[in-house]
Amino acid sequence: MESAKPPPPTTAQLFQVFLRLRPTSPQSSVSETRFLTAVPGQNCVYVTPPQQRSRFRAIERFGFTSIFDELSEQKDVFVETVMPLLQQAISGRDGTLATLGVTGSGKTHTILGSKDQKGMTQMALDVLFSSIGDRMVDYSGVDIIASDHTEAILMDAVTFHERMNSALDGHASKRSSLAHISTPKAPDVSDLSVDLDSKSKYAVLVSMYELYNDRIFDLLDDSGANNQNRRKALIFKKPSTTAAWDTSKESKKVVAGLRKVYAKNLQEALQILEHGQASRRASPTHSNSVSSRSHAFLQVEVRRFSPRGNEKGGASLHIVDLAGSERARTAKTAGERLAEAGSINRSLMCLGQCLQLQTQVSDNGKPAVVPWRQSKLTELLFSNSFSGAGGGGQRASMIVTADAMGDFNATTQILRYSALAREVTVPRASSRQISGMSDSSAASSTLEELTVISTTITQDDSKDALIARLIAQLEETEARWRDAEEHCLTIEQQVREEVADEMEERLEEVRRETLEHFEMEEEWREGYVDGKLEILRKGIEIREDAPPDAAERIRELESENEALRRELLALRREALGRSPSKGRSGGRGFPSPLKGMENLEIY
Ligand SMILES: Nc1ncnc2c1ncn2[C@@H]1O[C@H](COP(=O)(O)OP(=O)(O)OP(=O)(O)O)[C@@H](O)[C@H]1O
Repeated sequence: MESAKPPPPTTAQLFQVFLRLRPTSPQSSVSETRFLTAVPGQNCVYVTPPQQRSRFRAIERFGFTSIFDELSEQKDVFVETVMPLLQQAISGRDGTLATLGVTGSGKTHTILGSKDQKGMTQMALDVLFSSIGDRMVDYSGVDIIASDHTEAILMDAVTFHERMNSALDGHASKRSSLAHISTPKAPDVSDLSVDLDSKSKYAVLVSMYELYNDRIFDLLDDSGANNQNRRKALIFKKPSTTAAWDTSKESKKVVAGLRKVYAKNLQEALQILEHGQASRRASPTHSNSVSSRSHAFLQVEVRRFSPRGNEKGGASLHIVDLAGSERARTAKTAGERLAEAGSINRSLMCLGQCLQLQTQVSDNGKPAVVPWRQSKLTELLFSNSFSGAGGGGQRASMIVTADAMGDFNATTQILRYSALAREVTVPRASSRQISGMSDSSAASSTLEELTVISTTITQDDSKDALIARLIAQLEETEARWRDAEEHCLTIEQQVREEVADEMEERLEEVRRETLEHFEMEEEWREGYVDGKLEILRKGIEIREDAPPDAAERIRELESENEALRRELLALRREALGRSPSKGRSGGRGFPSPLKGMENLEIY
């Protein structure tokens, strides 16, 4: 049986994994009862399946580095998860903070805060700038642009702001919504600071990008400020040059062509953050009114300079707001949103595999190989750690966010792959009370019971243990089956879209061909009509420019005509005079051939 006590971190373990429970609310509730119960002292959480889900009702226990329950404040989370990473970045070692969870579980709330609460990002910037204080490098005395070796486009915050604002000209609503954003004051972090190197000056560069449908886009690119589709995708690669101070054999991979804005103070940094945030893709889904449709990366780069202005080193703190995994059926997404969800779920699945393997040891006793090259997301998150990049790799923290009354299957699955330890137990006592937990007081009273149950089972015979394991496997298989079903649904939708696209393309082709045909015919007709008109025109010309003897000829013909007419009239009279019975032919009953010619007019 696996133990729910988190093992000591191994050298291969990249992420410390924290669990944060968000306060439950009637709007976010998907389940009728609470299925998560945290035991902060033990750093573990119990998962009790709702009654109708399992006849056997196996209880799972997951271990984490630390647990933040519903009552935890933003600052509590910050101090434990971000402060060590910030100190690490100041000291020249990269760090990453990421949030993982089902859609609507509180990832963005944790990372970016809300109207009245700062998130991890704002607090990190606040502590960083207040710690640096007057030790900020004099940007006018240092050629920061020339010294860059990350293939970035560097600019100061004022230039950036002007470019963004001119790009937003004519988009008054977006511009004014940015102008009115004010960062909340709480929580106060003025009591926190990081230690600096007494002989160094510092520069802070902020960049932001998002991974959308497996492509990297710069969130600070002014060409995409009012139209996300205009942004060009960037490449994650090794730079062609390395910094003079970087003595490592392998250079770190960078997002080439990324805009990096150097900020002098907190206000400038927050403005950059707001601009980047406004460019991010988010859409309402059934599960979350403002759901992130991309994985967003904020990079806070701290560069260290000697008092003379020579660069001595640098490292970055990456803050990553991952898009939430979601079930198509629950989120009720379709079309573009469903395709986005497919891409999000695939990348999160790869991340899940990497997280699961980071704590495992292979048969030969060595740490298991982490397949981080499988997706762009894991490559961005892990490549500078596992490829032995400069700075000796990074250390990172993952905050798993969960709603105790959210989607049971999706939440449990995330806990299964992200937890550092796991234990499965089969309760013997009546489980009715356990499933009946509906608020935190009920939950705490049942906790003792759960602990007793767990102890009983651990001491019990191996048959029960086997049953428990099998039940857990069954539930896992069930969950995988449901996921596969979702996956099939996504694929079906994609195929439908591809077929529809192809059909539309074919229709367009036919329409184009028909149009071309019409145009050719039109051209031919025009030519034909032109030809006819030309003939007519010539005819008119002939008439208008008749030769001088033509009039004479006409007169001759007219008099000839007159003579013939007279001759014919005389013949007619003669014929009528000879006929015995006027109107009859020579007694044989045939009508006279001249009958009807009496009134004949000859012209
Ligand atoms: N710890 C918390 N305290 C108070 N409110 C919270 C907390 N966590 C989440 N919420 C609220 O729940 C709602 C959804 O949260 P949020 O947008 O952060 O979810 P998410 O996990 O980022 O979702 P998605 O993946 O769809 O972007 C928001 O209105 C947020 O304010």
